[in-house]
Amino acid sequence: MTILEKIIADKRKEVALKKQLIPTRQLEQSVLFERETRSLAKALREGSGIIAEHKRRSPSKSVINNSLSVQDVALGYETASASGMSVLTDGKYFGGSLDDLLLARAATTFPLLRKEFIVDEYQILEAKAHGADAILLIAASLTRKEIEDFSAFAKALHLDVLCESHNKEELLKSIVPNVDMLGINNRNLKTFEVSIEISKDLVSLIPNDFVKVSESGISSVSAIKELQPYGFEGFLIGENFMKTDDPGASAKEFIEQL
Ligand SMILES: O=P(O)(O)OC[C@@H](O)[C@@H](O)c1c[nH]c2ccccc12
Repeated sequence: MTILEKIIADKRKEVALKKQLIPTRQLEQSVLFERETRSLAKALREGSGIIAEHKRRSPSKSVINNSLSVQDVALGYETASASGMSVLTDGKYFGGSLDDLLLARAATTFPLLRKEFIVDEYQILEAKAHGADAILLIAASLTRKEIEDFSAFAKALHLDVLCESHNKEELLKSIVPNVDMLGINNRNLKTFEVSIEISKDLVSLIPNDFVKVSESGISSVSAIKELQPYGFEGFLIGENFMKTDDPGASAKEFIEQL
């Protein structure tokens, strides 16, 4: 079993339990359900293109940073002119939570992406109820039908959809009308190997009406400069900022060089 399969198996159990405890109607009654969302795809096209991530730990790196408050990180990223923020909400493998999303929302107004292993529409309602503007779908663990259904469900809630893939087969499966952004994950979620060459190799398969996003393993401004001519307009960066004492200040310094 790969780590991704293990995460997904755990996630299915977690969602089944949560569904019993918090009914969807309770999520729909949340104050944030009424909030007007902001488009992450549009923000990427109009701004710096950086999606800065809050990530305490990961299966590949163990602890990255455990001593910061998510509100401070969120405000720092917004002040740095990141186009949006990715908030990891998985607890078991990434040390995140839906409370992190809620606190990031309370601290900022820029677009927030719920970074989660989505296996059920219920999690999309949770995203909306906790202040997200966009959701992530991971093609490696979804069928084309699920990508179609989940993205249509998200759109109906006015949430943008970033669908990520790591190879040709996953990418072709992700080209569905309700997806706004197609992400290429430079990290193989099965082996953790990272290379930005993956982004360059796959980008030509992405039709023009999708915002192209390169994800993971980006640690220098020169990597961005290398990727931009290939048509990438979004760049998802986590560890490079989170490993420092002040991720917001690191993001600011980075974005000023773009
Ligand atoms: O920390 P990095 O290498 O900059 O990567 C950020 C982000 O791309 C990565 O956390 C990520 C991309 N897709 C994911 C799916 C699940 C969990 C995490 C991820």
